[in-house]
Amino acid sequence: MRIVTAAQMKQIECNADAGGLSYLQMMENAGTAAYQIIRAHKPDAHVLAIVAGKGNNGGDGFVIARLAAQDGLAVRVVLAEGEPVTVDAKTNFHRLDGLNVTVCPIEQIDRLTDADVVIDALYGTGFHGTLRPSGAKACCFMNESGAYLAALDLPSGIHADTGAVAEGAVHADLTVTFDSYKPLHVQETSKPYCGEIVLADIGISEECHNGIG
Ligand SMILES: NC(=O)C1=CN([C@@H]2O[C@H](COP(=O)(O)OP(=O)(O)OC[C@H]3O[C@@H](n4cnc5c(N)ncnc54)[C@H](O)[C@@H]3O)[C@@H](O)[C@H]2O)[C@@H](O)CC1
Ligand SMILES: [K+]
Repeated sequence: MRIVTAAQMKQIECNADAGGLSYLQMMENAGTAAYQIIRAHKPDAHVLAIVAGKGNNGGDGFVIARLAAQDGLAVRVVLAEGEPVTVDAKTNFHRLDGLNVTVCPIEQIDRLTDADVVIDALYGTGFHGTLRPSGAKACCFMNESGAYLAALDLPSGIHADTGAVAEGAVHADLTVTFDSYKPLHVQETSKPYCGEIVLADIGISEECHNGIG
């Protein structure tokens, strides 16, 4: 079982990129793998709500939104902190143009209703500190949705390296993590927030991990 810190994961991704697997392709692989795992867990789901932050965790969520829409599911993307800011997340956000996906800012809803599955694409390894009001509201909507709650990489509101759980953090049924486990997946404080943990291969070769983890 390989466990790496957020900084080590960045180095592994950097090695993979240098070896010809682009960051955009890693995001595509992460979203695709997570989508397949979530579908295998909830094959009867028809309505998907994806709560997206503005970083790359949100980008993984946009990949899932596209794949689900192409499969004919009803897909709603909720932007918790406005439009994405990272290059690859922006690319995947714009790939939703013309697809049957409803995109709405969180300010326009007062709760998450009617979804069979809610996907937490708010924060991944980039999160630290406490939840600010917008993040806290998004986590609260997810936790109170009553839907099956699947977190991408880790439940939002948890520090990947220390396992510190911010007040109001997401309490997931399933966590799909990418390439390697992170310390929070095994720490006593944070593990219970992950639900079932599934490790997804995102195409990074073994040699990219040499000397790490
Ligand atoms: N090549 C890559 O970089 C890949 C990244 N992947 C995904 O990208 C994630 C990491 O993405 P990012 O580094 O963009 O960051 P995140 O998407 O985890 O976080 C989003 C933003 O939240 C901000 N933030 C941190 N603490 C906050 C707080 N308390 N309140 C509000 N905002 C806060 C951070 O500055 C960051 O910009 C991974 O967990 C994984 O899901 C995957 O797509 C695989 C490939
Ligand atoms: K997440």
